[in-house]
Amino acid sequence: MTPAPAPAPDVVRSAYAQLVVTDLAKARWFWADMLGFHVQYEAPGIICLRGSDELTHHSVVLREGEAAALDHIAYRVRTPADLDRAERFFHRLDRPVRRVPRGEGTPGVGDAVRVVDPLGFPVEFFHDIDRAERLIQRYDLRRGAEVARLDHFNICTPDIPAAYAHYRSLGFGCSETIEGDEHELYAAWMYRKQTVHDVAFTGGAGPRLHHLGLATHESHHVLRCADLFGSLRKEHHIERGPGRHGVSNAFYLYLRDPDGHRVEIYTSDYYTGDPGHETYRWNVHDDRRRDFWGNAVIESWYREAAPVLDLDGEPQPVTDALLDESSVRVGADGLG
Ligand SMILES: O=S(=O)(O)c1ccc(O)c(O)c1
Ligand SMILES: [Ca+2]
Ligand SMILES: [Fe+2]
Repeated sequence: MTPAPAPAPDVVRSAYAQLVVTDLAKARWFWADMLGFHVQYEAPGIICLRGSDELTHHSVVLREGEAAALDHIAYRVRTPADLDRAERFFHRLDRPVRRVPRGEGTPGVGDAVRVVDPLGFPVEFFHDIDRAERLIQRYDLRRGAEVARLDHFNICTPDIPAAYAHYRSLGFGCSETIEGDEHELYAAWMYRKQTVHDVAFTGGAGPRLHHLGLATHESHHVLRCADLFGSLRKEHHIERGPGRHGVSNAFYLYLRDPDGHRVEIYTSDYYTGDPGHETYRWNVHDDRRRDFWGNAVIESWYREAAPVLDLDGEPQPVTDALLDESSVRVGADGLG
């Protein structure tokens, strides 16, 4: 008899990602000087970064290590009691679960629960995090792409329906999907905060981190970011875009950091907070789904992603994808 699922923790939003980078100084140039993150905390081997709108300690943590990887993604939960719910929820799923007391985990974060979720991802749930000085109207401190906040995680996973089911069991809504003619699920965008997504799934070998979505206030910040990299002869960091997404309607630019970590500069998606918000479904043969103007999605965007670590810092093995969107012949991006 399968035990009933335990009540899910009340997730507020995607809150931070901790990345392993191989050269902290080079990463600092990319993430702080070029993207415009504010350095909230810095110590040997670790930097905590936040965007101009963010009132908590950080949304991106870079720690120096041997090989580029995702250390963990983190969701903020509504109350301290939700930490116990997270612990029970994932114990019930027979997944690895670890309590991380304040001071033993990421700087600035209170007591936390770290798990390896059913998709193989290292995920932290936390409630307490140090407050930080309000920089929302410190225009004098803004620079580079002027990133405002972390918006979402995009993860590569071989079984999109399983990812959808897992995040539905955590109470996430689904704003948009990409589906085949028989409604087979190629990709999905899911949310707890009232925008298009906190997490999205890209079909592919996984568990791997596809990208971090970073919101700016205006599309001109996205364009300025591309111009800044061009001006410094660093245009090789630009991977895809600028362009307008079909899914989410956001204006976007994808970059790769010095270790190959992918980030998306992202602006102007839409509200999803009303009860009964309906999922918008794209057909995988619609070449406007990923770029509204029909521009091709380059091969590396589908193929490349970062490895993820387990709770002991060891790389997780990956499983190949069940479906391969890039092999579906569509108009502009008829890859494969
Ligand atoms: O390329 S897609 O339009 O599918 C897309 C939509 C929203 C995102 O955040 C993204 O990374 C990719
Ligand atoms: Ca605007
Ligand atoms: Fe994204």
